Amino acid sequence: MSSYILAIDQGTTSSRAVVFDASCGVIGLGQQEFAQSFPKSGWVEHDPEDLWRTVVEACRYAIATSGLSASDIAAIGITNQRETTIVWDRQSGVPIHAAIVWQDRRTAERCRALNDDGLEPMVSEKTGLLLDPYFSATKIAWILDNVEGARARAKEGRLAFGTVDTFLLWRLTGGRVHATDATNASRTLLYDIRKGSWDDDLLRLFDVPRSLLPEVRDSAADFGETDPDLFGAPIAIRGVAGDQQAATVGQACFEPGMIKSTYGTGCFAMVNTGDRFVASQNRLLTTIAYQIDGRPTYALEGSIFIAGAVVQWLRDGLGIIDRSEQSGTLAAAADQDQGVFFVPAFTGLGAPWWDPDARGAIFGITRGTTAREIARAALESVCYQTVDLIDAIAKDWPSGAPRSLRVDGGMVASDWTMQRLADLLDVTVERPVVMETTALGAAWLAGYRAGVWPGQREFSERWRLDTRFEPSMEMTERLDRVNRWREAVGRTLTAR
Ligand SMILES: Nc1ncnc2c1ncn2[C@@H]1O[C@H](COP(=O)(O)OP(=O)(O)O)[C@@H](O)[C@H]1O
Ligand SMILES: O=P(O)(O)OC[C@H](O)CO
Repeated sequence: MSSYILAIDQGTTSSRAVVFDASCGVIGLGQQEFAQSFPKSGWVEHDPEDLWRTVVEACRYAIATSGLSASDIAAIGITNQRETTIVWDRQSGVPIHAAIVWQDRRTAERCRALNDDGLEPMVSEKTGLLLDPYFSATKIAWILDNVEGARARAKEGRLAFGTVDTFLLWRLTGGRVHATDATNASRTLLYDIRKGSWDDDLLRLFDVPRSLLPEVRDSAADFGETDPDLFGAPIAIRGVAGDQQAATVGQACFEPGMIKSTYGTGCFAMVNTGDRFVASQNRLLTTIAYQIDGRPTYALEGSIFIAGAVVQWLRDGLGIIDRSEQSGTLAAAADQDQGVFFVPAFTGLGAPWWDPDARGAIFGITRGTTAREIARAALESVCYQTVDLIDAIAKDWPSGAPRSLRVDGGMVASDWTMQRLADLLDVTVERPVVMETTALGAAWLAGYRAGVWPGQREFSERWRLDTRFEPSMEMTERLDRVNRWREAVGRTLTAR
Protein backbone atom coordinates (compact mmCIF):
# COMPACT_ATOMS: atom_id res chain seq x y z
CA MET A 1 0.00 0.00 0.00
CA SER A 2 1.26 3.52 -0.76
CA SER A 3 1.97 5.92 2.09
CA TYR A 4 0.92 9.19 0.44
CA ILE A 5 -1.57 11.14 2.52
CA LEU A 6 -3.85 13.99 1.43
CA ALA A 7 -4.56 16.50 4.20
CA ILE A 8 -7.48 18.90 3.87
CA ASP A 9 -7.05 22.06 5.97
CA GLN A 10 -10.25 24.07 5.81
CA GLY A 11 -9.24 27.35 7.56
CA THR A 12 -10.97 30.64 8.28
CA THR A 13 -9.61 32.48 5.25
CA SER A 14 -8.63 29.71 2.85
CA SER A 15 -9.00 26.03 2.07
CA ARG A 16 -5.76 24.16 1.56
CA ALA A 17 -4.96 20.64 0.50
CA VAL A 18 -1.53 19.14 0.95
CA VAL A 19 -0.16 15.84 -0.33
CA PHE A 20 2.57 14.44 1.94
CA ASP A 21 4.95 11.60 1.17
CA ALA A 22 6.05 9.04 3.76
CA SER A 23 8.86 11.27 5.05
CA CYS A 24 6.37 14.12 5.75
CA GLY A 25 7.59 16.05 2.71
CA VAL A 26 5.07 18.24 0.85
CA ILE A 27 4.75 17.00 -2.75
CA GLY A 28 1.50 18.69 -3.77
CA LEU A 29 -0.30 21.80 -2.59
CA GLY A 30 -3.54 23.54 -3.49
CA GLN A 31 -4.97 26.64 -1.85
CA GLN A 32 -8.07 28.73 -2.49
CA GLU A 33 -9.23 31.80 -0.60
CA PHE A 34 -12.93 32.53 -0.21
CA ALA A 35 -15.14 35.47 0.73
CA GLN A 36 -15.68 36.65 4.29
CA SER A 37 -19.05 38.18 5.04
CA PHE A 38 -19.62 40.70 7.86
CA PRO A 39 -23.39 41.39 7.65
CA LYS A 40 -23.56 43.35 10.95
CA SER A 41 -21.18 44.57 13.67
CA GLY A 42 -19.69 41.48 15.31
CA TRP A 43 -21.25 39.05 12.80
CA VAL A 44 -19.05 36.84 10.59
CA GLU A 45 -20.39 34.36 8.02
CA HIS A 46 -19.09 32.02 5.31
CA ASP A 47 -21.02 30.50 2.44
CA PRO A 48 -20.86 26.71 3.04
CA GLU A 49 -20.87 26.19 -0.74
CA ASP A 50 -17.67 28.29 -0.92
CA LEU A 51 -16.07 26.07 1.72
CA TRP A 52 -17.06 22.96 -0.21
CA ARG A 53 -16.06 24.25 -3.64
CA THR A 54 -12.67 25.55 -2.50
CA VAL A 55 -11.90 22.28 -0.69
CA VAL A 56 -12.66 20.18 -3.77
CA GLU A 57 -10.68 22.48 -6.05
CA ALA A 58 -7.72 22.61 -3.65
CA CYS A 59 -7.71 18.79 -3.40
CA ARG A 60 -7.82 18.34 -7.17
CA TYR A 61 -5.00 20.83 -7.60
CA ALA A 62 -2.87 19.26 -4.86
CA ILE A 63 -3.30 15.77 -6.30
CA ALA A 64 -2.49 17.01 -9.81
CA THR A 65 0.65 18.90 -8.72
CA SER A 66 1.87 15.88 -6.76
CA GLY A 67 1.91 13.88 -9.99
CA LEU A 68 -0.18 11.18 -8.30
CA SER A 69 -3.69 9.97 -8.94
CA ALA A 70 -6.36 9.41 -6.31
CA SER A 71 -5.72 5.67 -6.27
CA ASP A 72 -2.12 6.34 -5.11
CA ILE A 73 -3.32 8.07 -1.95
CA ALA A 74 -3.58 5.87 1.13
CA ALA A 75 -5.88 8.12 3.14
CA ILE A 76 -7.28 11.59 3.76
CA GLY A 77 -7.01 13.55 7.01
CA ILE A 78 -9.37 16.49 7.55
CA THR A 79 -8.67 19.46 9.77
CA ASN A 80 -10.85 22.53 10.03
CA GLN A 81 -11.64 25.92 11.50
CA ARG A 82 -13.43 24.92 14.67
CA GLU A 83 -16.82 25.88 16.21
CA THR A 84 -18.09 27.31 12.91
CA THR A 85 -21.66 26.07 12.65
CA ILE A 86 -23.57 24.69 9.68
CA VAL A 87 -27.09 23.22 9.67
CA TRP A 88 -28.27 21.45 6.54
CA ASP A 89 -31.18 19.44 5.17
CA ARG A 90 -30.44 15.72 5.36
CA GLN A 91 -32.37 14.99 2.16
CA SER A 92 -30.88 17.61 -0.13
CA GLY A 93 -27.57 18.28 1.66
CA VAL A 94 -28.28 22.00 1.25
CA PRO A 95 -27.48 24.29 4.23
CA ILE A 96 -30.47 26.19 5.59
CA HIS A 97 -28.36 29.23 6.57
CA ALA A 98 -24.86 30.63 6.05
CA ALA A 99 -22.12 29.11 8.20
CA ILE A 100 -21.90 31.14 11.42
CA VAL A 101 -18.18 31.57 11.94
CA TRP A 102 -16.39 31.02 15.26
CA GLN A 103 -15.63 34.77 15.50
CA ASP A 104 -19.33 35.69 15.28
CA ARG A 105 -20.75 37.43 18.39
CA ARG A 106 -24.48 37.50 17.55
CA THR A 107 -25.36 35.26 20.49
CA ALA A 108 -23.58 37.39 23.10
CA GLU A 109 -26.89 38.37 24.72
CA ARG A 110 -27.99 34.76 25.06
CA CYS A 111 -24.66 33.81 26.65
CA ARG A 112 -24.92 36.73 29.05
CA ALA A 113 -28.41 35.64 30.13
CA LEU A 114 -27.21 32.09 30.82
CA ASN A 115 -24.25 33.51 32.68
CA ASP A 116 -26.50 35.76 34.78
CA ASP A 117 -28.43 32.63 35.72
CA GLY A 118 -25.21 31.28 37.22
CA LEU A 119 -24.90 28.40 34.75
CA GLU A 120 -21.26 28.79 33.73
CA PRO A 121 -19.75 26.57 36.48
CA MET A 122 -22.00 23.64 35.46
CA VAL A 123 -21.21 24.13 31.78
CA SER A 124 -17.46 24.45 32.42
CA GLU A 125 -17.39 21.39 34.65
CA LYS A 126 -18.70 19.23 31.79
CA THR A 127 -17.25 20.87 28.70
CA GLY A 128 -14.11 22.66 29.91
CA LEU A 129 -15.41 25.75 28.04
CA LEU A 130 -16.98 29.07 29.03
CA LEU A 131 -20.32 30.64 28.19
CA ASP A 132 -19.21 32.60 25.16
CA PRO A 133 -20.69 33.05 21.67
CA TYR A 134 -17.42 31.59 20.29
CA PHE A 135 -18.70 28.03 20.67
CA SER A 136 -21.27 26.23 18.52
CA ALA A 137 -24.27 25.60 20.82
CA THR A 138 -25.81 29.08 20.83
CA LYS A 139 -25.10 29.43 17.11
CA ILE A 140 -27.10 26.25 16.37
CA ALA A 141 -30.02 27.51 18.46
CA TRP A 142 -29.84 30.88 16.70
CA ILE A 143 -30.21 29.20 13.29
CA LEU A 144 -33.10 27.04 14.50
CA ASP A 145 -34.86 30.08 15.93
CA ASN A 146 -34.24 32.43 13.01
CA VAL A 147 -34.76 30.30 9.92
CA GLU A 148 -38.46 29.88 9.29
CA GLY A 149 -39.71 26.38 10.01
CA ALA A 150 -36.30 25.15 11.14
CA ARG A 151 -37.36 24.06 14.63
CA ALA A 152 -40.19 21.97 13.22
CA ARG A 153 -37.92 20.36 10.62
CA ALA A 154 -35.34 19.66 13.32
CA LYS A 155 -38.00 17.94 15.46
CA GLU A 156 -38.90 15.73 12.51
CA GLY A 157 -35.22 14.70 12.19
CA ARG A 158 -34.85 16.35 8.79
CA LEU A 159 -31.87 18.57 9.68
CA ALA A 160 -28.25 17.84 10.49
CA PHE A 161 -25.73 19.98 12.36
CA GLY A 162 -22.03 19.88 11.84
CA THR A 163 -18.86 21.80 12.39
CA VAL A 164 -16.95 22.19 9.13
CA ASP A 165 -15.29 18.74 9.36
CA THR A 166 -18.72 17.13 9.59
CA PHE A 167 -20.16 19.10 6.70
CA LEU A 168 -17.17 18.18 4.52
CA LEU A 169 -17.40 14.52 5.57
CA TRP A 170 -21.07 14.51 4.64
CA ARG A 171 -20.37 16.00 1.22
CA LEU A 172 -17.20 13.96 0.53
CA THR A 173 -18.97 10.68 1.30
CA GLY A 174 -22.09 11.57 -0.69
CA GLY A 175 -24.22 11.96 2.46
CA ARG A 176 -23.29 8.55 3.84
CA VAL A 177 -21.36 9.68 6.95
CA HIS A 178 -22.63 12.07 9.63
CA ALA A 179 -19.74 12.07 12.08
CA THR A 180 -17.16 14.22 13.82
CA ASP A 181 -14.18 13.58 16.06
CA ALA A 182 -13.79 14.20 19.80
CA THR A 183 -11.71 17.37 19.33
CA ASN A 184 -14.39 19.07 17.25
CA ALA A 185 -17.18 17.79 19.51
CA SER A 186 -15.30 19.30 22.45
CA ARG A 187 -15.84 22.80 21.00
CA THR A 188 -19.63 22.71 20.78
CA LEU A 189 -20.61 23.27 24.46
CA LEU A 190 -22.77 20.14 24.09
CA TYR A 191 -20.16 17.44 24.69
CA ASP A 192 -19.08 16.19 28.12
CA ILE A 193 -15.32 15.84 27.65
CA ARG A 194 -14.89 13.80 30.82
CA LYS A 195 -17.53 11.21 29.89
CA GLY A 196 -16.95 11.42 26.14
CA SER A 197 -20.60 11.81 25.15
CA TRP A 198 -23.21 14.37 24.11
CA ASP A 199 -24.89 15.61 27.27
CA ASP A 200 -28.66 15.75 27.73
CA ASP A 201 -28.54 18.57 30.31
CA LEU A 202 -26.57 20.73 27.91
CA LEU A 203 -28.82 19.85 24.98
CA ARG A 204 -31.81 20.97 27.05
CA LEU A 205 -30.06 24.10 28.26
CA PHE A 206 -29.12 25.26 24.77
CA ASP A 207 -32.34 23.94 23.21
CA VAL A 208 -30.63 21.75 20.62
CA PRO A 209 -32.42 18.51 19.57
CA ARG A 210 -30.22 15.41 19.77
CA SER A 211 -31.41 14.31 16.32
CA LEU A 212 -29.22 17.03 14.77
CA LEU A 213 -25.97 15.71 16.16
CA PRO A 214 -23.25 13.67 14.45
CA GLU A 215 -21.69 10.52 15.84
CA VAL A 216 -18.41 11.19 17.67
CA ARG A 217 -15.37 9.09 16.74
CA ASP A 218 -11.66 9.05 17.62
CA SER A 219 -9.44 11.55 15.78
CA ALA A 220 -7.67 8.62 14.09
CA ALA A 221 -10.60 6.48 12.92
CA ASP A 222 -12.49 5.27 9.88
CA PHE A 223 -14.74 8.00 8.48
CA GLY A 224 -15.85 6.31 5.25
CA GLU A 225 -14.52 7.00 1.78
CA THR A 226 -14.90 9.75 -0.78
CA ASP A 227 -17.44 9.52 -3.57
CA PRO A 228 -15.44 8.04 -6.52
CA ASP A 229 -16.67 10.79 -8.86
CA LEU A 230 -14.94 13.52 -6.87
CA PHE A 231 -11.28 12.64 -7.43
CA GLY A 232 -11.43 9.75 -9.90
CA ALA A 233 -11.24 6.95 -7.32
CA PRO A 234 -12.52 6.57 -3.75
CA ILE A 235 -10.09 7.60 -1.00
CA ALA A 236 -10.51 6.43 2.61
CA ILE A 237 -10.88 9.19 5.22
CA ARG A 238 -9.04 8.11 8.35
CA GLY A 239 -8.30 11.22 10.37
CA VAL A 240 -10.27 14.26 11.63
CA ALA A 241 -9.26 16.96 14.13
CA GLY A 242 -9.91 20.65 14.75
CA ASP A 243 -7.12 22.76 13.29
CA GLN A 244 -5.55 23.83 16.58
CA GLN A 245 -5.52 20.25 17.79
CA ALA A 246 -4.07 19.09 14.48
CA ALA A 247 -1.31 21.69 14.84
CA THR A 248 -0.57 20.31 18.32
CA VAL A 249 -0.17 16.87 16.74
CA GLY A 250 1.79 18.26 13.77
CA GLN A 251 4.18 19.98 16.19
CA ALA A 252 4.57 16.59 17.91
CA CYS A 253 3.44 18.01 21.28
CA PHE A 254 2.67 14.51 22.55
CA GLU A 255 4.19 14.89 26.02
CA PRO A 256 2.46 16.65 28.92
CA GLY A 257 3.83 20.18 29.24
CA MET A 258 4.66 20.58 25.53
CA ILE A 259 3.16 23.74 24.10
CA LYS A 260 2.51 25.22 20.67
CA SER A 261 1.06 28.49 19.48
CA THR A 262 -0.52 28.92 16.04
CA TYR A 263 -0.85 32.28 14.26
CA GLY A 264 -3.52 32.16 11.57
CA THR A 265 -6.57 34.43 11.58
CA GLY A 266 -6.56 34.11 15.36
CA CYS A 267 -3.92 32.78 17.73
CA PHE A 268 -4.32 29.63 19.77
CA ALA A 269 -1.83 28.38 22.36
CA MET A 270 -2.26 24.82 23.56
CA VAL A 271 -0.42 22.88 26.26
CA ASN A 272 -0.72 19.11 26.41
CA THR A 273 -1.91 18.03 29.91
CA GLY A 274 -1.90 14.29 29.21
CA ASP A 275 -4.77 12.25 30.60
CA ARG A 276 -5.60 14.99 33.13
CA PHE A 277 -8.56 17.33 32.79
CA VAL A 278 -6.97 20.46 34.27
CA ALA A 279 -9.65 22.99 35.21
CA SER A 280 -8.32 26.49 34.57
CA GLN A 281 -8.32 29.10 37.33
CA ASN A 282 -7.41 31.76 34.78
CA ARG A 283 -10.18 31.59 32.20
CA LEU A 284 -8.42 29.28 29.78
CA LEU A 285 -10.28 26.43 28.13
CA THR A 286 -9.90 22.73 28.84
CA THR A 287 -10.24 20.75 25.66
CA ILE A 288 -9.41 17.45 23.98
CA ALA A 289 -6.06 17.65 22.16
CA TYR A 290 -6.60 14.36 20.33
CA GLN A 291 -8.32 11.05 20.93
CA ILE A 292 -6.66 7.84 19.81
CA ASP A 293 -7.73 4.25 20.60
CA GLY A 294 -10.64 5.60 22.64
CA ARG A 295 -8.31 7.52 25.01
CA PRO A 296 -8.60 11.31 25.14
CA THR A 297 -5.50 13.44 25.69
CA TYR A 298 -6.44 16.76 27.23
CA ALA A 299 -5.05 20.25 26.77
CA LEU A 300 -5.35 23.73 28.18
CA GLU A 301 -5.99 26.30 25.49
CA GLY A 302 -5.73 30.05 25.26
CA SER A 303 -7.72 31.43 22.31
CA ILE A 304 -7.43 34.93 20.89
CA PHE A 305 -9.64 35.97 18.03
CA ILE A 306 -7.44 38.38 16.09
CA ALA A 307 -3.86 37.64 15.04
CA GLY A 308 -3.25 37.49 11.26
CA ALA A 309 -6.66 39.15 10.87
CA VAL A 310 -5.11 42.40 12.07
CA VAL A 311 -2.64 42.19 9.19
CA GLN A 312 -5.53 41.58 6.81
CA TRP A 313 -7.16 44.70 8.20
CA LEU A 314 -4.00 46.74 7.55
CA ARG A 315 -4.20 45.47 3.97
CA ASP A 316 -7.93 45.41 3.20
CA GLY A 317 -9.36 47.87 5.75
CA LEU A 318 -6.71 50.60 6.02
CA GLY A 319 -4.98 49.89 2.73
CA ILE A 320 -1.53 50.77 4.17
CA ILE A 321 0.04 47.59 2.74
CA ASP A 322 -0.63 45.58 -0.42
CA ARG A 323 0.66 42.25 0.85
CA SER A 324 0.82 40.72 4.36
CA GLU A 325 4.61 40.39 4.28
CA GLN A 326 5.00 44.18 3.97
CA SER A 327 3.71 44.59 7.53
CA GLY A 328 7.04 43.47 9.02
CA THR A 329 9.04 45.87 6.85
CA LEU A 330 6.81 48.78 7.87
CA ALA A 331 7.00 47.82 11.54
CA ALA A 332 10.78 47.59 11.44
CA ALA A 333 10.95 51.19 10.20
CA ALA A 334 8.69 52.56 12.95
CA ASP A 335 9.77 55.10 15.56
CA GLN A 336 10.57 52.92 18.59
CA ASP A 337 9.84 55.66 21.09
CA GLN A 338 6.22 56.20 20.17
CA GLY A 339 4.06 54.39 22.69
CA VAL A 340 1.32 53.31 20.30
CA PHE A 341 -0.78 50.38 21.54
CA PHE A 342 -3.38 48.65 19.38
CA VAL A 343 -6.02 46.44 21.00
CA PRO A 344 -7.53 44.55 18.04
CA ALA A 345 -10.84 43.64 19.67
CA PHE A 346 -12.66 43.61 16.31
CA THR A 347 -14.97 40.84 17.48
CA GLY A 348 -14.55 41.17 21.24
CA LEU A 349 -11.68 39.79 23.27
CA GLY A 350 -11.03 36.10 23.92
CA ALA A 351 -8.81 34.57 26.62
CA PRO A 352 -8.22 35.53 29.32
CA TRP A 353 -10.65 38.48 29.13
CA TRP A 354 -13.72 36.97 27.36
CA ASP A 355 -15.46 40.24 26.61
CA PRO A 356 -17.69 39.78 23.53
CA ASP A 357 -18.76 43.44 23.53
CA ALA A 358 -15.30 45.02 23.52
CA ARG A 359 -14.29 46.64 20.24
CA GLY A 360 -10.88 47.62 18.93
CA ALA A 361 -8.95 50.76 19.90
CA ILE A 362 -5.58 52.37 19.18
CA PHE A 363 -3.94 54.39 21.96
CA GLY A 364 -1.04 56.85 22.02
CA ILE A 365 -1.44 58.35 18.54
CA THR A 366 0.24 61.73 18.05
CA ARG A 367 0.67 64.05 15.07
CA GLY A 368 3.89 62.15 14.35
CA THR A 369 2.23 58.74 14.11
CA THR A 370 2.39 57.16 10.65
CA ALA A 371 1.39 53.91 9.01
CA ARG A 372 4.70 52.50 10.28
CA GLU A 373 3.81 52.88 13.96
CA ILE A 374 0.29 51.54 13.35
CA ALA A 375 1.72 48.46 11.61
CA ARG A 376 4.19 47.93 14.42
CA ALA A 377 1.48 48.26 17.09
CA ALA A 378 -0.70 45.83 15.12
CA LEU A 379 2.00 43.16 14.96
CA GLU A 380 2.97 43.77 18.58
CA SER A 381 -0.64 43.30 19.66
CA VAL A 382 -0.37 39.67 18.61
CA CYS A 383 2.73 39.28 20.79
CA TYR A 384 1.16 40.99 23.80
CA GLN A 385 -1.93 38.82 23.53
CA THR A 386 0.35 35.77 23.54
CA VAL A 387 2.05 37.12 26.68
CA ASP A 388 -1.37 37.19 28.36
CA LEU A 389 -2.06 33.60 27.27
CA ILE A 390 1.29 32.22 28.34
CA ASP A 391 1.03 33.97 31.71
CA ALA A 392 -2.36 32.34 32.26
CA ILE A 393 -1.04 28.92 31.18
CA ALA A 394 1.95 29.28 33.51
CA LYS A 395 -0.40 29.91 36.44
CA ASP A 396 -2.61 26.92 35.61
CA TRP A 397 0.04 24.40 34.73
CA PRO A 398 2.35 23.18 37.54
CA SER A 399 5.65 23.33 35.67
CA GLY A 400 5.14 27.07 35.18
CA ALA A 401 6.26 29.20 32.25
CA PRO A 402 7.63 27.30 29.24
CA ARG A 403 11.27 27.84 28.23
CA SER A 404 10.44 27.50 24.54
CA LEU A 405 7.41 27.86 22.32
CA ARG A 406 6.82 26.01 19.04
CA VAL A 407 5.01 28.27 16.60
CA ASP A 408 3.22 27.81 13.27
CA GLY A 409 0.50 29.31 11.05
CA GLY A 410 0.65 31.85 8.20
CA MET A 411 1.84 34.73 10.35
CA VAL A 412 5.02 33.05 11.60
CA ALA A 413 6.53 33.80 8.19
CA SER A 414 7.11 37.27 9.69
CA ASP A 415 10.61 37.24 11.23
CA TRP A 416 10.01 40.66 12.75
CA THR A 417 6.93 39.44 14.61
CA MET A 418 8.60 36.24 15.79
CA GLN A 419 11.62 38.13 17.20
CA ARG A 420 9.29 40.58 18.92
CA LEU A 421 7.33 37.63 20.30
CA ALA A 422 10.48 36.09 21.80
CA ASP A 423 11.45 39.48 23.27
CA LEU A 424 8.09 40.28 24.84
CA LEU A 425 7.56 36.72 26.11
CA ASP A 426 11.16 36.29 27.27
CA VAL A 427 10.94 32.78 25.84
CA THR A 428 12.76 31.09 22.94
CA VAL A 429 10.47 30.87 19.91
CA GLU A 430 11.00 27.87 17.61
CA ARG A 431 9.74 27.83 14.04
CA PRO A 432 9.78 24.39 12.37
CA VAL A 433 10.89 23.54 8.83
CA VAL A 434 7.45 22.20 7.93
CA MET A 435 5.22 25.24 8.24
CA GLU A 436 2.15 23.24 7.14
CA THR A 437 1.94 21.93 10.70
CA THR A 438 -1.84 21.84 10.85
CA ALA A 439 -2.10 19.79 7.67
CA LEU A 440 0.76 17.60 8.85
CA GLY A 441 -1.10 16.79 12.06
CA ALA A 442 -4.20 15.73 10.13
CA ALA A 443 -1.99 13.70 7.79
CA TRP A 444 -0.35 11.94 10.71
CA LEU A 445 -3.71 10.98 12.23
CA ALA A 446 -4.84 9.50 8.89
CA GLY A 447 -1.50 7.88 8.06
CA TYR A 448 -1.20 6.36 11.51
CA ARG A 449 -4.74 4.99 11.36
CA ALA A 450 -4.10 3.61 7.87
CA GLY A 451 -0.99 1.89 9.25
CA VAL A 452 1.32 3.55 6.71
CA TRP A 453 2.90 6.25 8.91
CA PRO A 454 5.00 5.70 12.07
CA GLY A 455 3.88 5.95 15.69
CA GLN A 456 4.21 9.01 17.91
CA ARG A 457 7.84 8.57 18.93
CA GLU A 458 9.24 8.15 15.44
CA PHE A 459 7.05 10.96 14.13
CA SER A 460 8.30 13.26 16.94
CA GLU A 461 11.91 12.54 16.00
CA ARG A 462 11.22 13.93 12.54
CA TRP A 463 10.37 17.41 13.87
CA ARG A 464 13.01 19.79 12.47
CA LEU A 465 13.86 23.33 13.54
CA ASP A 466 13.98 26.05 10.89
CA THR A 467 14.72 29.17 13.00
CA ARG A 468 15.16 29.81 16.71
CA PHE A 469 14.36 33.35 17.92
CA GLU A 470 16.13 34.15 21.20
CA PRO A 471 14.79 36.83 23.55
CA SER A 472 16.98 39.91 23.84
CA MET A 473 14.94 42.62 25.55
CA GLU A 474 15.88 44.09 28.94
CA MET A 475 13.50 42.94 31.66
CA THR A 476 12.59 46.50 32.76
CA GLU A 477 11.65 47.48 29.21
CA ARG A 478 9.63 44.31 28.75
CA LEU A 479 7.68 44.74 31.97
CA ASP A 480 7.04 48.40 31.23
CA ARG A 481 5.67 47.58 27.78
CA VAL A 482 3.50 44.73 29.03
CA ASN A 483 2.09 46.99 31.77
CA ARG A 484 1.21 49.65 29.22
CA TRP A 485 -0.44 47.01 27.01
CA ARG A 486 -2.56 45.88 29.94
CA GLU A 487 -3.60 49.47 30.66
CA ALA A 488 -4.72 49.73 27.04
CA VAL A 489 -6.71 46.49 27.34
CA GLY A 490 -8.25 47.76 30.58
CA ARG A 491 -9.49 50.85 28.75
CA THR A 492 -11.02 48.68 26.00
CA LEU A 493 -12.93 46.23 28.18
CA THR A 494 -16.63 46.95 28.65
CA ALA A 495 -18.04 47.15 32.17
CA ARG A 496 -20.61 44.42 32.57
N1 LIG B 1 4.51 37.59 6.24
C1 LIG B 1 3.43 37.77 6.98
N2 LIG B 1 3.42 38.70 7.96
C2 LIG B 1 2.34 38.89 8.75
N3 LIG B 1 1.20 38.18 8.62
C3 LIG B 1 1.14 37.25 7.66
C4 LIG B 1 2.23 36.99 6.79
N4 LIG B 1 1.87 36.00 5.94
C5 LIG B 1 0.59 35.65 6.27
N5 LIG B 1 0.15 36.40 7.30
C6 LIG B 1 -1.17 36.32 7.95
O1 LIG B 1 -1.45 34.96 8.23
C7 LIG B 1 -2.86 34.70 8.10
C8 LIG B 1 -3.07 33.44 7.27
O2 LIG B 1 -2.59 32.34 7.99
P1 LIG B 1 -3.32 30.92 7.90
O3 LIG B 1 -2.56 30.04 8.85
O4 LIG B 1 -3.41 30.53 6.48
O5 LIG B 1 -4.74 31.34 8.47
P2 LIG B 1 -6.18 30.64 8.53
O6 LIG B 1 -5.94 29.17 8.77
O7 LIG B 1 -6.83 31.31 9.69
O8 LIG B 1 -6.91 30.93 7.26
C9 LIG B 1 -3.47 35.89 7.42
O9 LIG B 1 -4.30 36.53 8.37
C10 LIG B 1 -2.29 36.78 7.02
O10 LIG B 1 -2.59 38.14 7.24
O1 LIG C 1 -8.75 28.89 10.79
P1 LIG C 1 -7.80 29.33 11.87
O2 LIG C 1 -6.42 28.78 11.68
O3 LIG C 1 -7.84 30.78 12.10
O4 LIG C 1 -8.32 28.64 13.24
C1 LIG C 1 -9.58 28.95 13.74
C2 LIG C 1 -9.85 28.20 15.03
O5 LIG C 1 -9.98 26.84 14.84
C3 LIG C 1 -11.05 28.74 15.74
O6 LIG C 1 -11.24 28.11 16.97
